[in-house]
Amino acid sequence: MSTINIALLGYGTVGKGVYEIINSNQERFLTLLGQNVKVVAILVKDIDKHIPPKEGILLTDHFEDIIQLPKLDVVIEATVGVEPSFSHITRAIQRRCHVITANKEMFAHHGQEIIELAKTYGTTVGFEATVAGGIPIIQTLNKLLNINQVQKIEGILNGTTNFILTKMREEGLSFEEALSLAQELGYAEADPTNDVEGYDAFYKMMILSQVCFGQQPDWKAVFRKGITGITPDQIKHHDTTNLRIKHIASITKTEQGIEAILKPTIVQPSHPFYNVEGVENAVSIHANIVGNISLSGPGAGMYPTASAIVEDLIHACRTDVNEWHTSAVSQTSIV
Ligand SMILES: NC(=O)C1=CN([C@@H]2O[C@H](COP(=O)(O)OP(=O)(O)OC[C@H]3O[C@@H](n4cnc5c(N)ncnc54)[C@H](OP(=O)(O)O)[C@@H]3O)[C@@H](O)[C@H]2O)C=CC1
Ligand SMILES: N[C@@H](CC=O)C(=O)O
Repeated sequence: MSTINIALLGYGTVGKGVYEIINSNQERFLTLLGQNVKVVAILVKDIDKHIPPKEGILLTDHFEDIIQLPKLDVVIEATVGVEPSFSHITRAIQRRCHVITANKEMFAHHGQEIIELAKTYGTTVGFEATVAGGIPIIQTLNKLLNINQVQKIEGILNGTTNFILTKMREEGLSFEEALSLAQELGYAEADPTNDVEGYDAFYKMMILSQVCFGQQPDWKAVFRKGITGITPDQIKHHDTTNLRIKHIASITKTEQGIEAILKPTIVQPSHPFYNVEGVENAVSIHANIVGNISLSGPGAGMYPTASAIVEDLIHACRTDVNEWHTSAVSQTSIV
């Protein structure tokens, strides 16, 4: 029986979750794919911090060791920042590997190029984990809404900020205490400024815009406001009148182009995001035929994110390459 050989780039919160899910679901992979699935190599930045999780797995801080492996089928990327991750993904596609990424910053910058390159080399690109953690929003948009045209998409797209706002309101934690808890739980970015100032949600908005509308707005024209200016007194004051502050992203297709806004917003109990609490995210899709669809679920953390990645892995391995790819490309082509 053949084996699907996987390289894992990054062995932090997400990488470890992916390894664990793959390792503990071998029988399920066999049922679903009729093949064994094996992590054969792991790339890290600082090799002294790590030991290989199992004998026989190559642990390295040199990407060349990985890309030169004699048999490599899938590269899963869960590292940080635009480079060297974009170069690694490019090399992996050129080696005709399927690629899957959780790295929204890199994908917001280069997603379209990656998809085009993968088309040339006949491989697939999975990026479900780049937006809203464990919520299957990318597959929903790419695969399940074809006749519909999406007009607007709104969401709580960052788990850390929603977690901080919830903890400040429910438990009276300070901003710093709530952030440090989010870091301990593996929700926050390596540099949490990305979360609290809204850069992380901004990248997710750009990816959603590309998927829904085939283009991104001019980045400089996007209004982005984080949650650092919100005081405990403001949260308390709104709570006394049953109002909550949520960090809401909104992306709308207009006749003038794409309008994107990210800001803290005061919501009433009747608002669909009022009860989206803690690390949960939510996405509301407004489409011309079906109307409104809302999805919610865990927006960050080891297992929800790894779940999205491993679901992409299953798709990459079992779906006919051309069929899967045509769908992704047609939805994401740059106008
Ligand atoms: N945490 C979450 O809930 C989610 C995270 N993501 C995204 O997934 C990615 C990983 O996140 P997370 O696991 O939390 O981050 P961590 O900081 O926990 O882990 C990052 C891993 O990447 C490795 N790494 C960083 N830079 C390099 C490099 N230049 N070369 C090789 N390896 C490198 C690190 O190596 P070393 O250990 O040696 O330092 C580490 O193993 C990020 O892009 C993040 O935005 C997406 C959805 C949710
Ligand atoms: N830091 C991010 C992780 C998931 O994308 C978040 O908190 O949402």
